[in-house]
Amino acid sequence: MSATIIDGKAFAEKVRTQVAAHVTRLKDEHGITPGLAVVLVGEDPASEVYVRNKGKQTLEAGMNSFEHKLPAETSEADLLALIDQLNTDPAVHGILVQLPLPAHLNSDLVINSIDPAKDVDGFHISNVGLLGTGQKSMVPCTPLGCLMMLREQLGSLSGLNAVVVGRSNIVGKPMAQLLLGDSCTVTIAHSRTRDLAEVCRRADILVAAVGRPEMIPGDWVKPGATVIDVGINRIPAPEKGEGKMRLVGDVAFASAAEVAGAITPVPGGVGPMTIACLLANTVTACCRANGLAEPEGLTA
Ligand SMILES: NC(=O)C1=CN([C@@H]2O[C@H](COP(=O)(O)OP(=O)(O)OC[C@H]3O[C@@H](n4cnc5c(N)ncnc54)[C@H](OP(=O)(O)O)[C@@H]3O)[C@@H](O)[C@H]2O)C=CC1
Ligand SMILES: Nc1nc(=O)c2c([nH]1)NC[C@@H]1CN(c3ccc(C(=O)N[C@@H](CCC(=O)O)C(=O)O)cc3)C=[N+]21
Repeated sequence: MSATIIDGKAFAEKVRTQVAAHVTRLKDEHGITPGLAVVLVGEDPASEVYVRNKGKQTLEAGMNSFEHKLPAETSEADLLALIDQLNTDPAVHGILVQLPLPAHLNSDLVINSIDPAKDVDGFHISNVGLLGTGQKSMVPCTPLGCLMMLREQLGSLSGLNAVVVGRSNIVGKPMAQLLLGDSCTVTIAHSRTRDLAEVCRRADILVAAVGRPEMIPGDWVKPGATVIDVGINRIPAPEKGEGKMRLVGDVAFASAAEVAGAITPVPGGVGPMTIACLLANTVTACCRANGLAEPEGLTA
């Protein structure tokens, strides 16, 4: 193995320490405690773990955490009423509605009903538009975390060939916008891309956000490339015991680490950075809401 392993867990801890320092300052100097509301509709075990981690880390950073767990059969009207209440609650600076939502709910409608200033996921259409036009916005947490790791690893990204595999609204597209903002030459690949292997081999920066366990093998990676593995896939792990599962990314880690210059592991890579950036966005939203200087280095 030759690649540098990018330690997302350690990086996330650093970001959370910075966030906590800003929270202390907001409390001591301004008497304001940033608050994050997380809304979970239905019972998805994976989402529940994630929501619990977020709540725990929010409290550890000194912020208020408001969790709203609604039954799977919640009506759209009831969900919109809750969002309306959170939009007007001055103690709530950030709102996150866990996706995916149950099929009877229109997620575009729900997301677009969040006050854009409190949209710490950066999924509201107005934040998407602001990001796309290079204006100040709330930046989606996962791509923001990836960008922070890339800048830390590479310094300037200017002129590098970046390939993003995946074109979802929550990862692929905003990731591509951020890379373009840092002057990469960006290619977005997806399920219809012809000769994906060839496209990937051109990448100085390869971001995998597909949702297919270990789909990208080492021989698709350009020697020396920086590989960011966003995928979180739970697969059976009979070697750990019957019925046990383990997490793998979208990249075949062992073979990719032979050729890459640097690579993020799964777990311990992008995932922890996503939560750290969510906390950072909540502090940013809180500062903006109160007309205060924003934390430096925690936004794109
Ligand atoms: N670490 C973290 O913090 C986070 C991790 N994730 C993980 O990232 C992964 C992607 O998530 P998300 O963006 O929401 O997923 P989506 O399912 O919304 O999007 C997947 C994308 O991958 C593309 N794709 C699917 N199959 C192939 C293929 N064979 N070849 C090339 N492209 C393909 C799809 O193409 P098409 O559009 O053509 O269908 C689509 O654009 C998942 O594993 C998810 O769990 C997600 C969010 C946060
Ligand atoms: N509105 C919304 N915003 C999101 O940002 C969002 C979402 N919905 N729905 C689901 C996906 C997924 N996601 C993850 C975040 C952190 C880890 C994470 O911390 N992972 C740990 C491992 C955790 C474990 O062991 O299960 C790691 O990679 O090291 C994983 C996945 C955010 N998402």
